[in-house]
Amino acid sequence: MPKVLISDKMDPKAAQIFRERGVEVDEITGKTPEELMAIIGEYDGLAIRSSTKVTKAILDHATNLKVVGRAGIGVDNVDIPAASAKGVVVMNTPFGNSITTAEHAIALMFALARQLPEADASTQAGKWEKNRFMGVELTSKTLGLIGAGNIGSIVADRARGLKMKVVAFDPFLTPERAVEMGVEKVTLDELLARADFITLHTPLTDSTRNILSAEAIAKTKKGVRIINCARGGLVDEVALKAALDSGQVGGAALDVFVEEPAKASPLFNTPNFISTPHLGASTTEAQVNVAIQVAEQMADFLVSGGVTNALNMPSLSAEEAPKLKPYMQLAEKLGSLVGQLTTGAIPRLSVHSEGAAAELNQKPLVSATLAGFLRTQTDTVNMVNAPLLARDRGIEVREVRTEREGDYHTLVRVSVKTADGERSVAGTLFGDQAPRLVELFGIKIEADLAGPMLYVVNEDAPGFIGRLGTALGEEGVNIGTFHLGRRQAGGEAVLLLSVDEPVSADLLAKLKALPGVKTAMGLAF
Ligand SMILES: NC(=O)c1ccc[n+]([C@@H]2O[C@H](COP(=O)([O-])OP(=O)(O)OC[C@H]3O[C@@H](n4cnc5c(N)ncnc54)[C@H](O)[C@@H]3O)[C@@H](O)[C@H]2O)c1
Ligand SMILES: O=C(O)[C@H](O)COP(=O)(O)O
Repeated sequence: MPKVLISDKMDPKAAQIFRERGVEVDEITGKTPEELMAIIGEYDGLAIRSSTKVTKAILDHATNLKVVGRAGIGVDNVDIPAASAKGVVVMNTPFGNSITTAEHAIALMFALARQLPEADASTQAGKWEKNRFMGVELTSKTLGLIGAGNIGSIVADRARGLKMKVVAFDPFLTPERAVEMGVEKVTLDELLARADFITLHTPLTDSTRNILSAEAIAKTKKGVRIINCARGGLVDEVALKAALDSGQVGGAALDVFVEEPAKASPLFNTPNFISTPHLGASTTEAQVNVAIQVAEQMADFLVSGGVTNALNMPSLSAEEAPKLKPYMQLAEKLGSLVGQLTTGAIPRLSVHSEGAAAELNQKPLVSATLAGFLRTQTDTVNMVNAPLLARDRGIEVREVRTEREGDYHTLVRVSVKTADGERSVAGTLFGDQAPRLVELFGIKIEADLAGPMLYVVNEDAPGFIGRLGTALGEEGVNIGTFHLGRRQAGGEAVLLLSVDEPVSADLLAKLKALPGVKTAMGLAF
């Protein structure tokens, strides 16, 4: 039974779903990195929010880990390259808390417009400072949206409902989508010059870090109000403090900080500054949503191989998974066969699907082929890291589909470009389930690729099979299955035999010495 650790506070629905889906679950929150390292080896899955930092050091101790599930959106607390290199799938729940976070941004915008926290503190201190708190209306004001993705677009929708004009800076926003959202797509400088309020909704990347820098803030309208419910580091906190002090910025609300938990900050106690402790996603509704989603996604993956919302692997629905599974086994076996029969670097590998195979999601098939191919070079490869390893090895990967059926109703062909030219193997599924090789380097041959096997290329001549059988018999090697193919009578012939034990180097040397033998190799599947 797979075992999952929930290491951050999560709605109890997550644990309930894991149990219902046959996944054992422990909820242990608040561990130090060292404590987590000591226990992580027991788990197949790790469910987190933003507190647990899934570093390379943690992953190095995670000997059984197959999946990290983020109940939320941001995965900057997960070392994704390190997870991919280890073959660990990383998934998030990209939509479960978007509305809630957008609402928090709107709430902070209102709080800034009317100085609600300061007015509240003053009133409860018995001061009744009615004349001190003069606010501004939102109606007709311009909201500058930096990042117009899931959350940004919900914020835009709510702001338009408040009769604000919305201008958006997002290099990936298409003009059509901007029209659909009812926003004006602008440059960053235009946004800075025009916005009365600026709200940030991008991930933290090299291009967004300090997007509101001292220089950018200097270009804003005097008295602009800034809201950040996305990620600490988008706004330069030192520059923001100076701009609040000078009055260039009329108010700022941060839900997120460069360093979290933010226990001390030069911004604290600055007039017109509001902060919340990373509460963007903290509503009952959002937490139930993300807990259910992450547990279902992780259970799908651990129980049936379905992949949803993975950041380092192609998606594969739980419904698709059973249909694709035999194809992935076929693709992996064909990749492995080519890998075992090819020496030296290859610049290109192609996966060509024909007939029924062409109708399937090709990404998992390609990943499985690459995993099979590369396993002959490294035993740490799996479907998650195979495309990365292939890229690192300079292998160009091609994917071809032909929906028309050929000799078989479904066929997967794996070809590699080698120094000697293009070489390919092809296989089909018998009864839609059983992988079967049907062609090897241009020779028709039908074989199961399973267990230890012997591969022999010889000149087709009478008496050869008898000699080969005798040589194997003399060494006590039992033949399970025997498959034969040839280019033409008297031409090159191929033998694939399944054997009960791997063929020894001595026996291979003897076989190579038999008259007519061109190649003899042991294979393993
Ligand atoms: N405070 C919280 O609790 C909380 C909750 C949920 C999400 N978040 C954070 O909010 C952010 C946005 O989430 P989302 O779901 O909308 O993400 P999203 O991926 O749907 O949208 C991000 C948008 O940013 C845009 N973008 C990327 N680089 C940009 C750049 N250089 N300049 C301008 N735009 C750029 C992208 O094109 C995209 O449209 C994420 O950082 C997420 O982690 C915070
Ligand atoms: O990216 C997110 O989903 C938010 O930052 C929420 O973080 P949390 O799960 O720690 O509240």
